[in-house]
Amino acid sequence: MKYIVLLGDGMADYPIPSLGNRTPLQYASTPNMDKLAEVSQLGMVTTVPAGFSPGSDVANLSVIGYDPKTYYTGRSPLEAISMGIDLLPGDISFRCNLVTLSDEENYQDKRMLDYCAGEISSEEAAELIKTINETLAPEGINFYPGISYRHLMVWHNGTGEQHCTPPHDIADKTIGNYLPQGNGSEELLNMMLNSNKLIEEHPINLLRKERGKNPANSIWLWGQGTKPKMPAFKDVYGVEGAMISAVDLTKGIAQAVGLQVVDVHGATGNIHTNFTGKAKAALKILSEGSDFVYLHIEAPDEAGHQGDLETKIQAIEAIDRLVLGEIISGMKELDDYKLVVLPDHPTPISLRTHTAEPVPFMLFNSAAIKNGPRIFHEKSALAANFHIDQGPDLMKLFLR
Ligand SMILES: O=C(O)[C@@H](CO)OP(=O)(O)O
Repeated sequence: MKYIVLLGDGMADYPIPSLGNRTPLQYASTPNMDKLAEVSQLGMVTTVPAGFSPGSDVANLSVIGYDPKTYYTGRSPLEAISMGIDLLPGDISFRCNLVTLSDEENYQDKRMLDYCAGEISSEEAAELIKTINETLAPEGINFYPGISYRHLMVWHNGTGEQHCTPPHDIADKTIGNYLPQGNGSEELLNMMLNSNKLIEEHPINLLRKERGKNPANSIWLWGQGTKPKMPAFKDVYGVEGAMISAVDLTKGIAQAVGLQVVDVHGATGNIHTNFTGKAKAALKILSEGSDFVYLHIEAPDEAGHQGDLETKIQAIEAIDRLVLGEIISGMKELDDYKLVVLPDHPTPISLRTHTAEPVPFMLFNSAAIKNGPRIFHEKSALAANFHIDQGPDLMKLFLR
């Protein structure tokens, strides 16, 4: 038996008036999901435990079968693992976004125009992060470049007690009310403010502005924590396997639990990603002997944060056609298999950020066909009247 998790990040949503009160998942053309739904178990699963912020960190941990209540220490330390940064005891790792702020004089009065600085390229970003590291980082603090707008800062023997806000939660809002607060926030705030003065007129940003692109004119620190410790997936669930993803968060979770990370050429973490390449890579891994693949697609979530309905629908349709379609036809040549399709959390277009509500899932077992509802979306999954309250129980059910 082979096991495939197909996770469309942020795929769930609310009914949208311009779609005739249907959700993007309901509206999108998804023949493969719908065909599979006819023979699958549908249900809802709570991936964000009460009291936790509905981040992809918490939600993906749940889906992969690790209870955030036991294992979650913050988002950035998971990304640090994937970036090859070994956190020592006492190190606090922070996510460091490159963002676009508006140009009011006072830092506090500026608005969060773009949490991802126009999806800045990794090459441009690396230069800005290098400048920040060399000019701004005080003794005991290091900045590390990552992919596009996602970077990292490590505060050696620092404190992680601050209350920080993800920048994708405050689209277009004045940042004054969302700056870091609490013990250790002054140091963070100083670096954020000084980064704005330092890189606003950096040649890279001047060129970006000239080309009509959003400048990366500040850092934004959040998602802090210490190195997590998690038991190996094989020891907990008895199978070995791999993660396919474009983003360091899910790759870091995989590494933390001993899953292999498989990089796919052209995997970008947005609508331009190599959907087919990811599906083909999953099939290759399974055909070469692995039993488990977690295939993570970031594109619907990014479209959700950007409030881009058309792209969100496109992403869902690409997942259906280029990923699920490819997997269903490829698996005919392989073993019996189980496949679960789900989002980690909703990223409603109307909110442009995540919510903690339960998400729909569809569980197919080629060796035990079920007769279920005809289509897969939030409403049909809810109507199936099967609810998993503790996210990690889905993995237990899946691998049973
Ligand atoms: O990486 C990030 O900064 C966020 C937003 O893109 O990702 P996610 O919404 O999946 O947490």
